[in-house]
Amino acid sequence: MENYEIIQTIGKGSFGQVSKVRRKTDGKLLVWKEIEYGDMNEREKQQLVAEVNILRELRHPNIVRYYDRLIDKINSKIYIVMEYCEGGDMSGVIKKCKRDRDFLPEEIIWKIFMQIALALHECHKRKDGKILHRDLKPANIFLDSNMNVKLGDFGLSRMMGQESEFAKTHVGTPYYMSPEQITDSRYNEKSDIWSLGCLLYEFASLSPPFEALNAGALAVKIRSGKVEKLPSRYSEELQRVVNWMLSIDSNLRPSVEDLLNLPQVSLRIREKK
Ligand SMILES: CN(C)CCCNS(=O)(=O)c1cccc(Nc2nc(OCC3CCCCC3)c3[nH]cnc3n2)c1
Repeated sequence: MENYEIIQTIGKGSFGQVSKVRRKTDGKLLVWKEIEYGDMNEREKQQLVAEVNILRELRHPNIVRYYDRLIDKINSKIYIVMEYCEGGDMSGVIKKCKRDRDFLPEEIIWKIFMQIALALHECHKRKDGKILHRDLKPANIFLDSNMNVKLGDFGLSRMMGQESEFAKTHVGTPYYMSPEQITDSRYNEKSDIWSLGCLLYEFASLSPPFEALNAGALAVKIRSGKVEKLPSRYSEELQRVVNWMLSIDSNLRPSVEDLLNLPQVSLRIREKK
């Protein structure tokens, strides 16, 4: 820990304190996320080690970069040091748009969508076992200083999956839960696609596709398959892609490759180069 200086605490993640830190060697601004492993059983500890090792391998311009891990045995805490994203997260951007009654331009939405799809592709295409995000939501999408989008908290969300007791500390309504997760809590890469559909819908409508006062009512709406149309300012293509990803039957949903091959996405990927 002596190699870093804590600048400020920026919040409480789903698994612990998140602080902005400065690396003493070069003054680089970073973030560390603190995980308390004191009351974890052997299996959970194994899983945490496995997740952190996955994080270390993920190297992609649209995935929050993992830098280091520090273990504080005395307080049974592990600190995951990651890239600091100056622009904060997309839930902040959406709140601001709502407050200013200002929709995101369609061009921006496609650019953000393309980058998240590229990040997901990096994870789904991995040979030895796909990494499923399991927790795609605006608060997990970060922006760096030049409007690059970074997918955050990869892998660790499996640690916080519904099955482990850590999930109970999970606050908030699972707006982005897919139909298959509700019925038989099966999670596969098509569930990430469902969540990506909810994300795209929310970037355009500034509200999630399914809202309810409690998880039960939410489950009914999610399984109803009824989705409000996007604001008319957005194109038919955008509406079609959202509807495609929000197919109740996960087999009917696009794969990440299908999404990357969409004309609106593939032309922007070529532009990027
Ligand atoms: C939900 N949001 C609206 C909360 C406010 C968002 N603003 S903020 O937190 O102060 C803020 C302002 C500017 C830049 C950054 N950069 C940043 N934040 C991370 O996590 C945020 C944290 C996650 C857990 C819950 C609390 C917030 C990162 N994780 C990896 N790299 C990160 N870079 C954050």
